[in-house]
Amino acid sequence: TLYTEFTQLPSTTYDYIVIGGGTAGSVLANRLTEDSRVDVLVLEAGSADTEALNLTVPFFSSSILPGSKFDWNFTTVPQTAMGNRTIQFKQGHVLGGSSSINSMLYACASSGDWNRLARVTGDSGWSWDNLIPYFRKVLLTVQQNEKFVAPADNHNTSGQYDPAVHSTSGVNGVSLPGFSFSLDSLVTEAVLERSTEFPPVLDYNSGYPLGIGKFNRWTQSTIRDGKRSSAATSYLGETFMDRKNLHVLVGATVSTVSGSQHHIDSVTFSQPGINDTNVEVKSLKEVILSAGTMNTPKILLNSGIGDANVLQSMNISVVINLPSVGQNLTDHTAIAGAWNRPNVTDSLETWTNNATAAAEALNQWSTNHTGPFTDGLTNRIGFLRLNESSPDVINIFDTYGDPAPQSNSPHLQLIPVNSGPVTFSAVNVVPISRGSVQLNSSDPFGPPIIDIGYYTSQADIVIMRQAVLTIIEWASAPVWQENLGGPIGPIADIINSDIGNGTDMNLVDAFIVANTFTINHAVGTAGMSAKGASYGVVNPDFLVKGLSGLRVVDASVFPFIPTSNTQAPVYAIAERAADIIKAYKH
Ligand SMILES: Cc1cc2nc3c(=O)[nH]c(=O)nc-3n(C[C@H](O)[C@H](O)[C@H](O)COP(=O)(O)OP(=O)(O)OC[C@H]3O[C@@H](n4cnc5c(N)ncnc54)[C@H](O)[C@@H]3O)c2cc1C
Repeated sequence: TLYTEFTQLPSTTYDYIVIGGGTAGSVLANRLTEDSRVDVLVLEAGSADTEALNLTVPFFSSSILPGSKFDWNFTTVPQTAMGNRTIQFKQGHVLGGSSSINSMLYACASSGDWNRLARVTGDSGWSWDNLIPYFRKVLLTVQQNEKFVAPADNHNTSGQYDPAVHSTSGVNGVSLPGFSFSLDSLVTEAVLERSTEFPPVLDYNSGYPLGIGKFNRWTQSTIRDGKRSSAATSYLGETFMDRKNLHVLVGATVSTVSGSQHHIDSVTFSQPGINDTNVEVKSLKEVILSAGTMNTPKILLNSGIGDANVLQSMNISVVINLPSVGQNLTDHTAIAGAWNRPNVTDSLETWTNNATAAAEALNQWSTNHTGPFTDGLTNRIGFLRLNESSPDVINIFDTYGDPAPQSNSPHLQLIPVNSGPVTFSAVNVVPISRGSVQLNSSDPFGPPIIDIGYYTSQADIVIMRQAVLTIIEWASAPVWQENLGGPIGPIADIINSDIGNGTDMNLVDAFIVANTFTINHAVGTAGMSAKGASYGVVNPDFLVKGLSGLRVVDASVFPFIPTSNTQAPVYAIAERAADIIKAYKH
């Protein structure tokens, strides 16, 4: 049942209280209420406006600009290693959380990512082999995330993905693209022309993602019947919302959790704009914090769970000293170059700059959910290794070891985007830099202080140099020479410079610092570590160290950032968390 005002709630006590109805929180709400004897209250700060066109039409995913009510609208502190630039970081502020506003790419990382998680947490349950079932059907007893469905255009997808690594019986719709743009076949040609550097791979969700697709409509996205499939429209879809034991209150912003003697059982929230009174609700079993990488540590710190010295200096009573809360903030960094494409008639600007064309496409989408508006950001992504013979890269490997978790894990993600008129982005998916989320001492309940820490490690500049070189190498394929005009903007200066003999790396570094952007994948601020470890915030079963009754389940628990887009990994950890919580003897 959905509620908009706390006075409508049937009770002040629930078995479980989930803070944040986002990607992870929605999974937990759904799975825990499968048992009709258990009741769950979800407190979500945003609205339930998940039918808004901006959230439903895949094409509009990139138009949710900062300033939207669906975004928390975070801005980082000036980044000292980036000439004091600030970064606007998005997080969903609506039911479904970031899964309601993200770019929908569905990628479950490499087997190496999960094996590393198992290694650092000492819990073999996190290994790839043990986690596969949470993505897809291998064991009938385990719940899965993915429901692989036909694309919007119903094209024949045989041979374009590996059915053996997908599930058709999960909850969350995933499909191949339902519309092909003329860029797609050029990308295919580039892959074939440059297959040594950019080798084709059948399916990047096999655990072995290295390579790039050679089929025109290839990326796998959380799109079902031409519409976004978010955690809200899937896990909190109508049939689940109708459950008598599921209570979802929107517009409810949680400030703190509390309890006594190291047991947490109370949650305090208010409804800004509706009722500013502080309301307290109680859990009989557990409070589950799923407020995302930026807000989860904020709630923990406000509740006295964090670095005791810092909390005391802010006059917050210490519940437990956990210095890792808010530390280890880790995000992928991206860089891009744009090229002209003479006479292109179907880049995204065809619709974003032409109201008539946009109205027609929207009309087609509204009529039968087909056409150009059924696709998200891109129809192709690639996962690549760094060039291990480059002296720069050898140096990084010598200093840090391989920054990727395993030799089958990527260092870079390549994303050709049909916009700009053509943009080639490359992402560092193995960042070494770390930042932090802290309370703002002058207003602890206001936005946290986010220092995203980009390039605090020089190694990330070096990795990004490789990202820039990869973009340039990719753009040198004959098909691009034949079909693209010149590079546009700052990347043109680099291409026209002397990077070939390594003398102009200062120019590349300046380009990186001035143009790095985020793709909003931050993790790590309530990191998972082995039971008994002297660092970390949660144990491998998501329980906050030293406390009972409180778990954290969201992107904040990843101690290392996955080497892929992060939503599928978040879905998988939430699915496993639900199993762990159900099996726990209270
Ligand atoms: C713009 C954007 C594009 C992205 N693109 C992709 C992509 O293409 N593919 C991909 O795999 N990943 C992508 N990601 C990342 C991915 O979506 C996230 O990593 C993932 O959804 C995070 O899940 P979560 O459960 O940790 O947090 P969220 O899904 O953000 O959920 C947190 C929820 O808690 C609520 N909340 C926060 N504070 C409070 C409070 N005090 N009280 C009550 N409720 C609160 C929030 O409103 C939100 O609903 C993108 C993210 C963004 C923002």
